[in-house]
Amino acid sequence: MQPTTTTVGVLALQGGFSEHVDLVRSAAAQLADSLPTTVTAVEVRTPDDLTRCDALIIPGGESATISLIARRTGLVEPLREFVNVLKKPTWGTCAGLILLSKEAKAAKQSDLALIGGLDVCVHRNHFGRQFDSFTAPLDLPFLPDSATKPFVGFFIRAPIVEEVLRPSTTSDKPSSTEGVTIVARLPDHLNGAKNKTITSEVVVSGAAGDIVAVRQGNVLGTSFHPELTPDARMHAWFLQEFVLKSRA
Ligand SMILES: NC(=O)CC[C@H](N)C(=O)O
Repeated sequence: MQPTTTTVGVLALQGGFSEHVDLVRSAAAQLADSLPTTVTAVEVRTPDDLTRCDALIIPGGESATISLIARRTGLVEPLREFVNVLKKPTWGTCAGLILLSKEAKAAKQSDLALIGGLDVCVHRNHFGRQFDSFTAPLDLPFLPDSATKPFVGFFIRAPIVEEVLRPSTTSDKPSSTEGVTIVARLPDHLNGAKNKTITSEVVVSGAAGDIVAVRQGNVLGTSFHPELTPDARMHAWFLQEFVLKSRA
């Protein structure tokens, strides 16, 4: 039997946490009729807050700043335990993906308190600076209506997954003992990229096919910001595919 309430925490140290809280609430409202439990969304700022959570979202922002505040608030070890020992469902977006990775390039290592959970190496700020932000329609076939309504990914100082350190041996049904499954890659066409410095060598050479979403067991990482659109399909998918399955 499922518990009556499921609490999804959003790490609220810095970055786009309130947008994630809103989207968890709207996804839960959209799914309400089919959900076996009530889903609540809460902001997480202390180890105590974290102990109340059944799942967690680590938002975009600035990974070194989030690391600094997490160190000061004593959250680094509780976060590592939440993800790697308790294996609770956790989703990192952009800076959150960086923090959930095992290795990060283009970063001063001592600045980052990596949590781990995803056996990948990310390249931080792969696409350049804030000015180089862009959107791309992403092929996420597991989302409803994806054929007619592609999910729009917002990329802001975004990382990419440069290397998968432990690939999955089977492509479907990842489990906690499995390796990394690639969930999404960048398409050929990038909206808004044409007239900006994003047409620089780095982006052009690395654009199509770059890995922008991965999953491994209880962990999901996306380099884009699903919380910056009113489209709650990614949040609904996280609730159904990660959070509620772990509670069944
Ligand atoms: N929008 C973002 O989350 C950017 C992440 C940023 N590149 C970092 O290093 O943390």
